[in-house]
Amino acid sequence: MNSPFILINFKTYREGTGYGADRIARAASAVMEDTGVTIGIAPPYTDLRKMARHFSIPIFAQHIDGVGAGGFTGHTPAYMMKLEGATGSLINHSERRLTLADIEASLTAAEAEGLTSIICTNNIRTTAAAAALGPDYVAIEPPELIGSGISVAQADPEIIAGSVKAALKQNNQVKVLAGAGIQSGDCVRISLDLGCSGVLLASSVVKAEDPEAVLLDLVSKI
Ligand SMILES: O=C(CO)COP(=O)(O)O
Repeated sequence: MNSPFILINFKTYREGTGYGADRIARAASAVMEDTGVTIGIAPPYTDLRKMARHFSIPIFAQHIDGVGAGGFTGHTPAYMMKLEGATGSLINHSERRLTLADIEASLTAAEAEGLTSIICTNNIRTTAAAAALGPDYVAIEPPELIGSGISVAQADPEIIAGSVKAALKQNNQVKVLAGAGIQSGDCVRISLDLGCSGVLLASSVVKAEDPEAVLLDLVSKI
């Protein structure tokens, strides 16, 4: 994935499903085309295939399980997400926490399918542990700031800087994303200046009246 990378997680917001998902993906696609900044989306599974068919932007699953084909009722194997058109996956989002063994299994499954992997973490120590597993990205998102409207870049730049340092100490290939409350070009600029390769965000774009305007602001200081 080219840096900087902006990834929009639709979660299960109503604004990010069905027609809403189309609307955000269209905005992401237009801003990526106009500015050259890589903008990916993580839609709900139910919209993933449609998004992958219609938009030439990176498409991420919000979670994958480290199981294969077979008797795994209710699971979302990496191979299925790949078949649906995903190019990558979040793993261990704060709203979809996994055990260490599960994180490793999901990462192995992502690697086997050639999916770009992003392990989400909640503090500097877990960022170091996640980086040691060898994913493509780690994404530091302090849970208390997620969905709060308060930007990690402004409220807690130390956790971003500390995570970048800890991650690179474990693995000098890993890239770091900052997330939680990211909402403006300033947030993106601060994250990049602290050593990140991009940002992971949700509500500021998904719940926006005009997602394209927010995206244009987000890329404005790159
Ligand atoms: O959890 C997040 C992205 O995965 C962050 O969510 P917000 O951007 O809504 O704080």
